[in-house]
Amino acid sequence: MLFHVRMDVNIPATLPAADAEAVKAREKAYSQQLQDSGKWRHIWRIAGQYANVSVFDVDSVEELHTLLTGLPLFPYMQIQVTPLLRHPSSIRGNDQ
Ligand SMILES: O=C(O)C[C@H]1C=CC(=O)O1
Repeated sequence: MLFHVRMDVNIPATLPAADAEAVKAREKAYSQQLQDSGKWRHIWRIAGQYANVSVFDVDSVEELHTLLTGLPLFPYMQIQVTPLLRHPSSIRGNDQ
């Protein structure tokens, strides 16, 4: 199951810089591990914003929920999820 996920990050200015750097480092490692596994298929920075658009490939909505709520930056994010399915006009065989 494919999901388009938009993540907007807002780390409060009151969080000490060292703590912010530590949570970002944990986030990067978590994200790269999920990308390696194939669960986090794409990630793109939205130009000019501390936000990304991503595509997740998971077995269930429950799995997506578990992965997203496990993000180290989850407490500082707004997340929008959109389910995706193959477009009937797509010429790409691997769009599923
Ligand atoms: O930078 C972001 O967009 C937030 C988050 C998502 C992956 C990651 O490493 O950080």
